[in-house]
Amino acid sequence: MRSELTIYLLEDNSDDVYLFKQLLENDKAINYSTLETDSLAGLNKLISAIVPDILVIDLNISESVGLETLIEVRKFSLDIPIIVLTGNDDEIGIQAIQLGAQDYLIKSEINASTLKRAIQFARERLILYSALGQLATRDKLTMLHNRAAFDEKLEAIESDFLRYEINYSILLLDINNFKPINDTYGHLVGDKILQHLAHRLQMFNRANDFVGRFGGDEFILIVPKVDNDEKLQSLILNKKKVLNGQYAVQSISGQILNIPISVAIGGAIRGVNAFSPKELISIADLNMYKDKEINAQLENNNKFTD
Ligand SMILES: Nc1nc2c(ncn2[C@@H]2O[C@H](COP(=O)(O)OP(=O)(O)OP(=O)(O)O)[C@@H](O)[C@H]2O)c(=O)[nH]1
Repeated sequence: MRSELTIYLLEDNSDDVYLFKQLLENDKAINYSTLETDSLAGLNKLISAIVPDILVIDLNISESVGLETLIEVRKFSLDIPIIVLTGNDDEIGIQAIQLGAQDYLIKSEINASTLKRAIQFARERLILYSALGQLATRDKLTMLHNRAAFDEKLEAIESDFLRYEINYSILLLDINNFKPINDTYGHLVGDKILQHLAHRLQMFNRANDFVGRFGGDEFILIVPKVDNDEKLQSLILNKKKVLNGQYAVQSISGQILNIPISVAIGGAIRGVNAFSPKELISIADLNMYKDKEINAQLENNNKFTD
């Protein structure tokens, strides 16, 4: 027997509604039942009657444009997974996830398989996040592994190193100038930045890497098999590429803020430049602070050249 899945679609373009429904027709495993509406009030009314399994919303409808649409929808649909449809822009999609959507799809790239996969992924993601919140080894704010989980993982990977000589590295990351963000926008905005950064770390992470929150605005990664400095430096550069940039956050008054974030990262390799787990952490920490100094210096120079 096919399972049932109810989708509410917020879309004011009738051609797109038609296409959307076509893509979900005649699935062997799931019977998708889609109800469409072209307004926020209409969507609110549908949800008040029956809560759907998933919401798919076009960010640009006649009464509301861009991320504002998502923010309005989130006001009356907190526990429902949301997929947003965007024009041609990954950046808006990523910002939508930061503002609480579970996934996004670029309209021109939608086909039956990407759509069905996004629906499944968005549902699983919401369930997983609720479940993770219950675990003692998770940091409650970011859902990353916490310090206790880090200690356990380090012990395990160290014992592999001693037995099989498999090198591993750790990276320590710290947000540059995080305190002024808390001071300027408030702690809640600071919390959201920490959550978004954690999310980016998770998204661009290899399956075997360990990602944890070390405390405050510090994060830690354990990366197996990175065994020379060249690999380590290239890893650090890649992490900076995905972590540095604008973070979209909703302020307490509901305004969307775009806050520039950069991180300092320090790494160390067990067996190459660190000869115990303790030394590994302290060298990574030292390198992180060196990186912070370089960042501060660069910022200073930029101020003078601006
Ligand atoms: N919002 C929020 N803030 C936190 C949390 N944990 C720690 N902080 C704040 O994070 C800030 C960390 O600041 P520091 O690491 O001292 O300094 P910084 O401003 O990042 O400056 P540099 O590290 O030198 O770049 C402090 O203001 C803490 O209050 C948290 O869970 N939520």
